[in-house]
Amino acid sequence: YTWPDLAYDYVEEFLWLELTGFAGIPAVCAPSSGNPDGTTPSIQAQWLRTAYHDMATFNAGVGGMDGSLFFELDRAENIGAGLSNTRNQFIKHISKYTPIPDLIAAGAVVAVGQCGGPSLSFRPGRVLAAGPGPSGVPVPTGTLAQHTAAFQRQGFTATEMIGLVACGHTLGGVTAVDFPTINTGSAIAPFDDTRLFDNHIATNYVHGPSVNPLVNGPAVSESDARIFSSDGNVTMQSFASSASTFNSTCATLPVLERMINTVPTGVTLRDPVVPIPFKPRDYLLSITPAGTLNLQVTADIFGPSVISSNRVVTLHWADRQSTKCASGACSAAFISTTSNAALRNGNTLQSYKFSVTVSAAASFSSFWFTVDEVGNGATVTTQNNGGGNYPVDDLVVNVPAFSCGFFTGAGIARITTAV
Ligand code: HEM
Repeated sequence: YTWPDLAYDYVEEFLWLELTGFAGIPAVCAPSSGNPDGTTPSIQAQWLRTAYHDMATFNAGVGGMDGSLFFELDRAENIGAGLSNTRNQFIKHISKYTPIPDLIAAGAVVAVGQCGGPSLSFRPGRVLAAGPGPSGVPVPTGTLAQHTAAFQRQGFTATEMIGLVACGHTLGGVTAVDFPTINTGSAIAPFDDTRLFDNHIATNYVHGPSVNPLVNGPAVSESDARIFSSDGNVTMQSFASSASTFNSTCATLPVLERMINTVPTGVTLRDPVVPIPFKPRDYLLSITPAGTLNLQVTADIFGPSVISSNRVVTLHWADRQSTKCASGACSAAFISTTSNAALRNGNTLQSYKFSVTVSAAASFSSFWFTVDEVGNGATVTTQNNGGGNYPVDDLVVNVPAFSCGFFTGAGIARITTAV
């Protein structure tokens, strides 16, 4: 990774730093333990089902994760307020770098992780379909032969079908309002006895009692029972006897990762977006009304247990002609620090904000940071973008004092930017 990389930076900040609040929508996988209460929908379950329904119509290189689902919500196979709720949540997060199908895939990653499931990797690069695609999401009244053929069309073997359905149906349940003949009881008939992403979908099934309405319901719609027993229960028994087999099948085999990475021919996914432990963010070089140059940047330190009140982070820079900083005077302390201890996968973030102003004649050519972990000078490391420093382009500079933007009418804005 070399800074700046606008597409990577945006997605990293979206997914790991949670800067747009996406991962905060389903706040917790609540109740985090114990029985589902039968009334509270699970946002995580809705997000995971959304991903499957988008992928499920994939056929010979056409369709897959392309967001076409949101053009297809009026189809009977896509019944349920969960899917339209999800669309309404996701559209607020559309950006140049996070189109709808990437949001659907990221939603599955977030949902599985938040409920205690495996950490799935997220590769961006999906492309939104121009409109609805073919139909073909499996329905509970389908026969085993129909389901096996549908999963084969989606790219999964008969055994992988068992894994994919179990990995999906460990979350959520069947709603009475949409499937009144399957769920004749409370609002939501859960698939297993916890709301977590765990192997209880298998332990309940193998050892009983299974509350799963697609296992113990009207025979015509017992699709889970038909699928789970299709190999003589071998796969479900392996899941029931080992939580780690279940988790690794869902992730590493990887049925869920393959599900979200099933894209139309011609679409190439980018590398997985991994968190960058040290990265500049919110960089802005601008001209002040006084004619001086101001550089603002925030240094993010990310990972488990990174929050520290002792750490000293210092910004250093080289001027444009590289003459004025010879004395080493070109450095500055941060003006504020903020921290967030509640990010995905047990990660934390501490951010250090800098703002320095120099004469236009001196300007900046690059910057870097030193990090003194305990603040006593004993362990100082340098963060310099892999050796080349973080570059500054001072050829075209923004002038915020003479820039403005406002709405002139519904959905119409006038933006004036001075450079
Ligand atoms: C033969 C294949 C499948 C059939 C027939 C099927 C059927 C169903 C049905 C009838 C529901 C209830 C929906 C509602 O009441 O809103 C449901 C929910 C769900 N399905 Fe499937 N499903 C299949 C495969 C999958 C797969 C492969 C996944 C994901 C990997 C998945 C994920 C989910 C999730 C998470 C829910 C719970 C949604 C919620 O609680 O809001 N399903 N499924």
